[in-house]
Amino acid sequence: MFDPTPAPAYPYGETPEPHPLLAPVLGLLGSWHGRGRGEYPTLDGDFTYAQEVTFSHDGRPFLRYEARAWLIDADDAPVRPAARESGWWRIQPEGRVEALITQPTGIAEIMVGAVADGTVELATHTVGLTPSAKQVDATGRRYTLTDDDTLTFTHDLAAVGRPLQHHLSAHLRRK
Ligand code: HEM
Repeated sequence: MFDPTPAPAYPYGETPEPHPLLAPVLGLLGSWHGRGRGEYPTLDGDFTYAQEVTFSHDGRPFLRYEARAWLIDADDAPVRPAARESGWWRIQPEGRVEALITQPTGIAEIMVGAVADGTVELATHTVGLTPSAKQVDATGRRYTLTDDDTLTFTHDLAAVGRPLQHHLSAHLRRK
């Protein structure tokens, strides 16, 4: 079913210790897998999806972020690939976060936010769109570590003329 690309081996010897600025996001490091539900008023009904998310580091003060999703049916069987995205979360002093996230649908998001008490909240700073991309005006994301092995995710979307509202919610477990 899902064939995750392995994280590349660290090429300079032993994997380094995480940078001290990563302290508030250490709990995110690793791979996560789970399922979620999505909706949007322009779509015919809601949908269920599975998702794999990986956060890694190379000793510098940013996370490498990679996520892929696929739609599933009522028996959890894969239906077709859905969203993919990858990017970088730059962790700043006092838990501020600057994220750059790109999607193959022609959308490049620059987001700003903060991490506190196991929750990362990100809101749109800028959205870049390729000429054929759907109109996306803003998004909001919240990632919450509810315990060491559980990550919940919500995603709000302002797109195709609609105001910011719920698009996705997911519940992921550490792989
Ligand atoms: C787990 C991640 C996601 C999943 C599973 C997902 C799923 C979907 C699905 C199933 C649709 C209906 C069209 C289709 O069948 O392809 C859709 C539409 C859309 N999604 Fe998502 N999505 C995800 C993430 C995102 C993100 C990160 C953005 C924007 C930054 C986004 C923006 C949109 C837009 C603009 C539409 C089109 C709405 C319309 O034209 O009516 N989605 N999404």
